[in-house]
Amino acid sequence: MSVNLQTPIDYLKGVGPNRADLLRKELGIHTYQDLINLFPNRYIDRTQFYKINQLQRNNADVQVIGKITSFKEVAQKRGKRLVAKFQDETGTMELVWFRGQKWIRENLKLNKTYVAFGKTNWFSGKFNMAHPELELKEEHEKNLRSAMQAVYPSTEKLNNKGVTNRVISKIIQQLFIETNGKFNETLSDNLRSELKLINKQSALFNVHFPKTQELLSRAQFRLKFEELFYIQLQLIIKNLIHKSKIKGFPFNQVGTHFNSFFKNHLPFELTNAQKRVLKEIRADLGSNAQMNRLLQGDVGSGKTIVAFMSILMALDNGFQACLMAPTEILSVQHYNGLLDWCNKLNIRIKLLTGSTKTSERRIIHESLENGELQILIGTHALLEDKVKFKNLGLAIIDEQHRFGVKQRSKLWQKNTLPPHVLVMTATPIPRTLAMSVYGDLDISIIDELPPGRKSIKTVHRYDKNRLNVFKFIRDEIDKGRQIYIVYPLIQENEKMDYKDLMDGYESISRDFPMPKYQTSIVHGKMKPADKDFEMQRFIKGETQIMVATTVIEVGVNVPNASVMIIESAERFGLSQLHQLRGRVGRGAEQSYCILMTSHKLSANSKTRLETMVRTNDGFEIAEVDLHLRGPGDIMGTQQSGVLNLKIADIIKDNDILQLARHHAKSILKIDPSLALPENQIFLKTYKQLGKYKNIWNYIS
Ligand SMILES: Nc1ncnc2c1ncn2[C@@H]1O[C@H](COP(=O)(O)OP(=O)(O)OP(=O)(O)O)[C@@H](O)[C@H]1O
Repeated sequence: MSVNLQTPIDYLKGVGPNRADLLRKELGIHTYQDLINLFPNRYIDRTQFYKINQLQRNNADVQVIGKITSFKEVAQKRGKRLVAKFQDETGTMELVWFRGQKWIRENLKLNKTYVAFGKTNWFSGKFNMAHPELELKEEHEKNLRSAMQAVYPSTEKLNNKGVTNRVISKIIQQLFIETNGKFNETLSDNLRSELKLINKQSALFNVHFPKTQELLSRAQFRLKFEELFYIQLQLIIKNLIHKSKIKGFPFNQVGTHFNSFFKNHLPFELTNAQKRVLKEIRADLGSNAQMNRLLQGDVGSGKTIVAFMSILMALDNGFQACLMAPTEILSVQHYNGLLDWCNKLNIRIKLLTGSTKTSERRIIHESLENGELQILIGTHALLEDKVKFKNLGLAIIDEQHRFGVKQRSKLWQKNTLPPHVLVMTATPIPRTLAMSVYGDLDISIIDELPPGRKSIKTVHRYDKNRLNVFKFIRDEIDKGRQIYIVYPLIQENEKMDYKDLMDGYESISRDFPMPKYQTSIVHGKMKPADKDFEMQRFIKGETQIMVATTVIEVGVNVPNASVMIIESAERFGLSQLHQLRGRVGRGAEQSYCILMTSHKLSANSKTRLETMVRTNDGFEIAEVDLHLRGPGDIMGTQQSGVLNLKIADIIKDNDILQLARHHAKSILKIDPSLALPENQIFLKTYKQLGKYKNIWNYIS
């Protein structure tokens, strides 16, 4: 009889109510299934022992055989602790407990031979091991089921509560006994034989009790593949359902606006990447399904014209379009950029932001509802209930990181059918992450910069080089260029940052005096109208220096600006630095980015600055960022559910992810509803989707 894996953990022999509570609370293990899917995060070779005189100060896990010869209680400022002398024939070390002393005293025997296992520390001229795992030597030999012992995540904190790694290992062993090691297969025979994957039973056994390194690797591969495969299957099915269920407006015509723009007004030859992406968008818009596409393009790669030409497709089919940007500055910039083209084509376009006057607002609302207004650009003011379109066919959203999914869906509700949606981002998301998090969106990538761009020269300079930096600024201004100087502005320390910015502004104004030099300043505390005024002065070239906070981070386009100076650069994240640098290098001139720091740098800051100096490639930078910060931080908490991986590692297992995606795709291509007999196994597993947060809760 097979054991139901949904059985509460309390029923497993050796668990008991107290341990069950701890397992539930501390490790989230409620059922047999949760326990079997608690995957080790590393393995230790338990056939190797150290003599005390062989120990090294590298804080690694070791096993030592010896005897406890005495105990003593030490009460010091750092707290009470129990210290045991542990001795072998080569020397003595200490075993230390800060908690659970009573239990230790009652249960450990003096002068018996133990195997002590744990991390060694070098302290006061001696080695010690805090909260070691101790096992009588004869027990150790009996219990040794595998030369490589699994170490389970976060069990350290439970050590002194009686749930050691060994206990976990024992109860998992018990689970194998009670279930006879029989677990349902979750991948089809076809797929397994094609990829030479070991079966589920063997994988589970060998991941917990590896017989050999080779079997462990195969077990890990199979389980990682399975985890990623089901995530991909889930995302691709979501995408397919979306496409079949959610109809979109078909844009079949390539009409006058598009053709006229293409033939008469195109300001430059499109890059191949821009052409390819436009084709992808056109194919989406022409199909019956609603487009849901993410357009990724590095800073300055030319997303705006792609957005505009997509808007023209909507207009040519009798629909309205909107473009929503995260800040007022950006909306204004988009508006100004598109206005020129719209005027040439006789297209009606308006801007709606928080600072649009009521009278103007009324006109916009009216003309939008009666269909006169064809394009609306703006901030999230577009989401207000009063904003009603006659027939919104395409919604473009710039910089999706700043808008929540909920906000986006508000745009949908403004129509009978949802509009086509194009989300643009200049923060390249590493391909791996995009695939696992946005696998349900279609993705287009502009991976080519417009021709003639010189790559930006980036350097790192310390405060003491400031005079040279200022001289350099003067030379650049003399050549007719413009300069950005950016200060950090972080919420927690707003006052200090504000002071830094103002001090910086004053000193710049002193070193670059009027009337020869004109300096603008833009920061988040200014009124939108003032910000816009200052921005416009800089855009028009009336000021040569722009002192600003990160409000200028995204999208600002002033091609004549050729130097970006980032103050306290160590305080910025990598993608933010890259975004800021992307404000220069947008014209034909050689551009520069100078990263200024004054403090001693942490290793992490150093890596960030070195990466910036080394490369201009946004995707490469995004990968480094992913390594430094981890996926959760990059994507925010919203998507972290998807990234709640138990065995695969989104960074290291990129190859397995690609493989999993490839197979999930090809299976669904032939059999989208998983109806074929050989795919029943996937369907059965997939049907439980949605019920659980974690993929392993339904792979059983
Ligand atoms: N194919 C092209 N050839 C020459 N110049 C181009 C081309 N495409 C765009 N540009 C110019 O490159 C600059 C950057 O384009 P755009 O503002 O669209 O970039 P972006 O992708 O929106 O970047 P960001 O996200 O940094 O704002 C603009 O000045 C634009 O006119």
